[in-house]
Amino acid sequence: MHFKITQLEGKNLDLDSKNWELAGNLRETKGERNAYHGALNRCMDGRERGRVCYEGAAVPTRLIEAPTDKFFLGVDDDGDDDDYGDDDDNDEDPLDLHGFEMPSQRGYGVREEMDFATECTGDTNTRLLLYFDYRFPKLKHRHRDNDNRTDYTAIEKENANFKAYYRAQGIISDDEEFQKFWASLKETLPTTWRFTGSKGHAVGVRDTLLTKHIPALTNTTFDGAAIPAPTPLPWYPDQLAWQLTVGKQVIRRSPPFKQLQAFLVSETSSGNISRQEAVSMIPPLLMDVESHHTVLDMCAAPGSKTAQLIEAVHSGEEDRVAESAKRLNGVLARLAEASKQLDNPTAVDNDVPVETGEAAERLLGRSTGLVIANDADYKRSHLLIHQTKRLNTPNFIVTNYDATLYPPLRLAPLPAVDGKKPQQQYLKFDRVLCDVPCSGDGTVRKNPLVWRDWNVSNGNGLWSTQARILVRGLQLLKVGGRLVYSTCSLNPVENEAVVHAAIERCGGADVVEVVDVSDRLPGLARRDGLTKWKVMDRDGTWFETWDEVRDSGIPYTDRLTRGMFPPEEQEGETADMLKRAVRVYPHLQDTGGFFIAVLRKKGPIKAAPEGEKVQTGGQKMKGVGVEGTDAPALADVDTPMVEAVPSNGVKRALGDEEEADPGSPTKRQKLEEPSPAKEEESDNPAPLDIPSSNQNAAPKEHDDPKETIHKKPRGNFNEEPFKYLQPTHAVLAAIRQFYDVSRYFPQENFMVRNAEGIPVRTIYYTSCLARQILTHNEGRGVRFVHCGVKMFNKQEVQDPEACQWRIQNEGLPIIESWVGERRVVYLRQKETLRWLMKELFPRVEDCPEIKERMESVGGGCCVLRVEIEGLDGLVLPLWKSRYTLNLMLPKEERRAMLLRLFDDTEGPMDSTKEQREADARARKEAGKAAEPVTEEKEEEDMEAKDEDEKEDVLDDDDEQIVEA
Ligand SMILES: C[S@@+](CC[C@H](N)C(=O)[O-])C[C@H]1O[C@@H](n2cnc3c(N)ncnc32)[C@H](O)[C@@H]1O
Repeated sequence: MHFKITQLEGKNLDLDSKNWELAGNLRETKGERNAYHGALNRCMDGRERGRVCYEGAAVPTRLIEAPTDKFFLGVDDDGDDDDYGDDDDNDEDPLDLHGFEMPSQRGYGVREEMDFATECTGDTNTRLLLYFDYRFPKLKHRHRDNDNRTDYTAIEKENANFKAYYRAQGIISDDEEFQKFWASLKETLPTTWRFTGSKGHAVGVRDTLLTKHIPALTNTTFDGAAIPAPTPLPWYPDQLAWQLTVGKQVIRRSPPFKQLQAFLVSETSSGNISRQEAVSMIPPLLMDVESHHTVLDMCAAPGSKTAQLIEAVHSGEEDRVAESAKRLNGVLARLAEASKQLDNPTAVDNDVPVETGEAAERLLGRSTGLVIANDADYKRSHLLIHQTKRLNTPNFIVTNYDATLYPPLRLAPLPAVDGKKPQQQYLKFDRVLCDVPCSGDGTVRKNPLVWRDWNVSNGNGLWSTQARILVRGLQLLKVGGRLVYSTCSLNPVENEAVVHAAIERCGGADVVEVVDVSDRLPGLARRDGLTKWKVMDRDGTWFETWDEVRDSGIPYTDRLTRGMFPPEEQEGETADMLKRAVRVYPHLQDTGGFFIAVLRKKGPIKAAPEGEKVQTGGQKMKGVGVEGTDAPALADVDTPMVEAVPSNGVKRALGDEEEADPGSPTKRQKLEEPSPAKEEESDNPAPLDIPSSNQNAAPKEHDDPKETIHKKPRGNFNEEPFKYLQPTHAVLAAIRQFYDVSRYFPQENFMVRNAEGIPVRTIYYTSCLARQILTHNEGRGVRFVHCGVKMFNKQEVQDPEACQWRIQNEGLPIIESWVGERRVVYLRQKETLRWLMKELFPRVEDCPEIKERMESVGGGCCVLRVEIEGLDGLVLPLWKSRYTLNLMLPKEERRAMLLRLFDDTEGPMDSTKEQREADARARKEAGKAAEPVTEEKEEEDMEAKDEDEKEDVLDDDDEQIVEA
């Protein structure tokens, strides 16, 4: 994706994509795979004119002019589900955006140019949003200015095949209930959201809803009818997930609902609230993630479940860290005291040893676990960064692989024993989430396109990928670990059939079991998994068993395969286990449809090899044959696998620790070619067959181990390397010294993103395990997309005593407890906080409460600790220039806090801007005439520098906002 503004205010510019950031609201467009609808935004200054030039593979649909930051959410009314309560178009609504169509050229390698103008004047918060549809040339949005868009309301909510399919499948056997189920698919889906972030933070924001909005919304009427207030989802812990059933008409006209909406919009844009379908919140809750767990989210984008997994890894961390900080800072205080009184060595004896690695993290109370979020689509993998940005987690890595071929990731080798070579260790996961690509027919309530486009091939065609992803997930899981398989499809072929096939392939119920979760999430209405279903070919023919397919002799082309069928009679145990899966239907509690199966790995997997097996009607079909053959199994052992090329012509999929070339995410041994050996087995049905994508491949007699399938990864891969800094690095030493960072804080986890390993602008912080993985896989071409929290940013600074590296807002929660008192400022009055939030550059003298402290603290970055009842634990980065202060927060966050804490709907202001600009102009003028240096001039120069520093801070702050 490459956007350029080539002209601004008539001046030619060449601002590259750095000035544009994907807005945080990118999400999948309904029902269409590999598609999302999103926005780029950039802060604009007042009225601006220009020409935007678009180059890239995405398809811009229109340019939007948005008058205020409110539009940061970047939503419109044209069928998307991003806004809070959508039932119609309305110009007054702040979420309504005006836009117009870009020229209609579509496809790849597109280059478009068009003029734009922002409409409002004098508003520094104006954003220009450029909407685009990605990889979705078919999607057109309904808009009042253009009838060339899909009118979602015009899509008829009927599809005879869709209905007939599910009626025949008997997913709901009772006729009356089926009618209810079917009717519910046509109803508007309630708006649901989750309070996100650390528990303390999420609870704080939730309490604003509970104490401020809910009382005002209770017993509200509209046109004489009672309007329901939002309600918490009964099964979601701690009232952190809510639903709202009220439409926009009402929201618009009812003042308390309007206020609720402003709250939701503001907290969403600052990342404290995440819009998420209720049913999509279930899988992470059933994973039982703990703070030391390694978690793999195999198909993660756009990342709503990833965010939940990260929250789970950090659960309890705030309390643990607070406890440790109290203890360890107490130790340091005693040591300092003891060193003053050399005749009292007892405090030194009580010293806690400084630890390194995970021991250091544990000492500090930090979580040692890790979430790796993966997506096969490179661009979508970047959505994961944005979705999780506000969680500021160092325990997080994003990768970009086809999950069916997820590579083994190296850990530090075990030390050499008895002169033997060190033994290579590979990462295994305590928890795996396979939220696989699916037909998505359970999302029909929010995605009307399902009514139009549903067909049986959608589900059948995905079975193979789904089964492969699940098998790979099970291989990567530790013995004793838990894996959740989920889809937003109602189709047993994509659900129970995949689970059944994967379990069989991995060795059956003795090795992998479906966990009974019927006692979990009380309050969640659900149905059991199915044990019987049928399979329909794309021509509409139903088959009850695989034998029927084989016997029919019809040349099926729809890739029906053995694994799609239900367990046979002799597989009673597996069938019983399938009942333990969870099916959520829309009519049960007014949600979307969802399927979840929780699996536990009981023993090492010897996964059956994939291969080709059966012929019907003269046409080859794919399958796997292992029973009764000497086909090699895929070992699932904790030691590295020895490469075993089978002798019977069947090649195998990647084993757990098989060292594929990780730089080629889809490179693999060829599995598809049938071999004579396999064909002989055709009368001896295998427990599972996973068809290949290459059904009609010509048979080959011999394996060629070098043969690989080179599927192009989706999207180019272009990431800077991750280089860790030595703890002794001069920059780190200076930072430690300036902030008096506790000796207990890990020193070896600071990282930069350039090949030279030089701290140029940003220093990141990662967890120990993340460091271990990044360093031990360096040079292997592993497709790491993201890791690390911005901890320090380089900053122009005039005070020679000040550190050039300021603590970033993102990193502050990680380091704040370990910053020495000399850089800490305490704030106890609400008015001081309000003023610091309201004014972008308040003068020190206008903050009487902290004036004295600020004057003594010296220039540069400080840690502002808020000690106000109800806001305990709030810690903010504060920049001290010569005369002014600057709370270094993204504007969105300021705005949300001003609204939440002070009912301020106006947002922050920059009352010094005009003066600064005038001063800058005057300085420029003055600079033309060479003046003798006087004391007065020196003072002026200092002020000018102060202004430059301020601009620098502002620029950076804006950058943060854009990134937010
Ligand atoms: C249902 S969505 C995942 C939604 C996500 N778990 C969430 O909660 O936000 C499926 C994702 O799988 C990705 N995907 C499709 N095929 C894949 C594959 N073979 N390996 C990994 N990811 C894949 C798609 O790009 C898509 O982002």
